[in-house]
Amino acid sequence: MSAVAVRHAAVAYAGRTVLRDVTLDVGDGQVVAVLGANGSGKSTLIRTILGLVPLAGGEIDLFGTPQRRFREWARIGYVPQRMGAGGGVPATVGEVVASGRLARRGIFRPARAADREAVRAALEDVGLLDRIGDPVATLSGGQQQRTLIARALAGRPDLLVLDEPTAGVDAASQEAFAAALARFGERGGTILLVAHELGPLEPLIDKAVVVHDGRIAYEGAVPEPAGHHAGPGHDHVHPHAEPERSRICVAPTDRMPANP
Ligand SMILES: Nc1ncnc2c1ncn2[C@@H]1O[C@H](COP(=O)(O)OP(=O)(O)OP(=O)(O)O)[C@@H](O)[C@H]1O
Repeated sequence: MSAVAVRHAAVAYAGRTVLRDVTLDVGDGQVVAVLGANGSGKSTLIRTILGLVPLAGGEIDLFGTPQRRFREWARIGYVPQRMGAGGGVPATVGEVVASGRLARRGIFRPARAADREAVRAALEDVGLLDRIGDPVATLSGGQQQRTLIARALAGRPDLLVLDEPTAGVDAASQEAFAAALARFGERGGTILLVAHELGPLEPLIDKAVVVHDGRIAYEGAVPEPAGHHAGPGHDHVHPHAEPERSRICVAPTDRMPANP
């Protein structure tokens, strides 16, 4: 069974089409990376899968159920792009991670030993158990990102969806991420992540999908990096001109047709 099956999806913002004819399958237990240049539609694709953006056409199934009838959202953990875990809120690392249990336990039932254990296990997974009582604001950016991954892991999801989890994150945190995701995968978890650069995540990836201008331009093994743009340290924050963009996208459509 597929954790996620997208068929001929189209998405528009205020009448402007940003995704067209997107077909994508994330098999149970697979690790799938969505790659592509800034503005190509990667975040829109995963936000549509999560039901945060409406479909203008096509269909999405989640764990075999049409998205509009899907209710088991606790099976999905989501780490949005660049969301600060601190944000001026004086919460501790443990409290932020415990909030990832709410969908599992219901807001009005006090935390049980199982909830506390899930929080500790998730923090252990990302290497931050020793910071459980510290205010999130005292953590580095990379550690805050790891806290958000731990929050998603604490809900014991079957599918983890991550939008650029390692963007702008220090090397130690990237390694800690990769290790946590590898363990999640070993436990049978499914991962769908958006990335500009895979870095230490690359060995985990079963399938890469390249989005270019709202379409799937490539699907297959992780493509070779194109020039310095795909190398480490290149922070993809600026929009690229069209010719350069197609180089970054590494869309070897001559090797494998997308969605044949
Ligand atoms: N809420 C929104 N309203 C209107 N347009 C949007 C909205 N979100 C994204 N867009 C537009 O849709 C297109 C795809 O954006 P999206 O964020 O999905 O791309 P992306 O590949 O994730 O880019 P990035 O790597 O910069 O996050 C872009 O042209 C963007 O400007």
